[in-house]
Amino acid sequence: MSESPALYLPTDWRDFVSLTKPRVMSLVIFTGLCGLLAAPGYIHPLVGFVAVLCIAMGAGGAAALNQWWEADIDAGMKRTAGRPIPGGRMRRTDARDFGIALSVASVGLMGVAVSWLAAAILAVSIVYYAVVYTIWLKPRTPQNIVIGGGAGAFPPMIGWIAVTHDITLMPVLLFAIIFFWTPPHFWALALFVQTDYAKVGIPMMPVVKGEASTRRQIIAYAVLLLPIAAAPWFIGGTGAVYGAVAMLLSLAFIALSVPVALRRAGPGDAMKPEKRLFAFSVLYLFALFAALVADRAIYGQGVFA
Ligand code: HEM
Ligand SMILES: CC(C)=CCC/C(C)=C/CC/C(C)=C/COP(=O)(O)OP(=O)(O)O
Repeated sequence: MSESPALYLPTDWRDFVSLTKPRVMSLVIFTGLCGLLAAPGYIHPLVGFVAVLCIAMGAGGAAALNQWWEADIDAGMKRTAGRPIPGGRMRRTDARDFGIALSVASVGLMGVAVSWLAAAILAVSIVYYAVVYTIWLKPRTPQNIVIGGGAGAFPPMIGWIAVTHDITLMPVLLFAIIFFWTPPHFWALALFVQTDYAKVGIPMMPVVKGEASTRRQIIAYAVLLLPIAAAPWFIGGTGAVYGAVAMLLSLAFIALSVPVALRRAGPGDAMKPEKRLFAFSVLYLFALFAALVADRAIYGQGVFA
């Protein structure tokens, strides 16, 4: 890694905000909040707020460390070239220090104010994203998303454990939902930005195994996602409201994966099937976790009991 140029534009506070990838992390934080609200037990609202704040700080800190490490790669891709470090608005070391400070503070605060088990899992997820995924897996294997995607699956588990202080089947299932959701979420996007990843030598699935294989794998994960998303209902962990929403959303996810797998863009189709699937993937997770909380509220379960 090289230290970047000597001349910098001044760093604005907004650059620090954008370093935390706020748009992506909004869903990470939302799933963490929903895990917390769906968990059985009582949590003082202030402690609950601190727990979600810690998830936000940890996720943002890990995102900053990801950009500290990947500044050269980001500089080579159109989508990421304008980020604070490659854009010349932030010193690499500032991003590193900011990322470390946020990460350490988030784990410490979670441990002291909420739960040391939740803090330990938060620490694991930060290391998983910033080190295991970013430094180790991403530049090495096309399975980077599959294995590394686990990092983004921890937040609802952390939220749940902040309430229960215990690892049970439900938080593991919430982890599994995001774990199986991540490959179609990201590969749909990678199909329309793949030339960029190839340019900077990142072995994303479409670059290494080709488009056809990636398209087949997208639908395979979409199909697997249906029973996993419905599992909290099958095991009696939720009511039928969640079950029905999970089935409907997952069927829609499969339906939108079909044209991606068959590589079919209708004539005059302004939005390519991959783009549509990517956009729906974000809506899917927001709606699924919202349904989980709504279900617990309707049936008087979780923190609503
Ligand atoms: C290894 C796993 C993942 C990869 C590689 C990935 C990659 C990406 C990329 C490249 C984008 C395009 C926007 C951008 O450049 O920031 C994106 C968007 C997004 N991702 Fe992911 N993602 C992953 C996991 C997740 C997880 C776990 C969540 C949340 C639970 C998530 C939520 C989002 C959201 C909400 C957007 C849309 C942001 C917007 O509207 O601009 N992603 N993702
Ligand atoms: C609590 C905690 C630590 C949560 C972590 C959440 C997490 C791992 C989210 C993954 C989100 C994400 C932006 C991946 C992008 O991959 P990338 O960095 O390869 O994408 P890029 O090409 O945009 O840099």
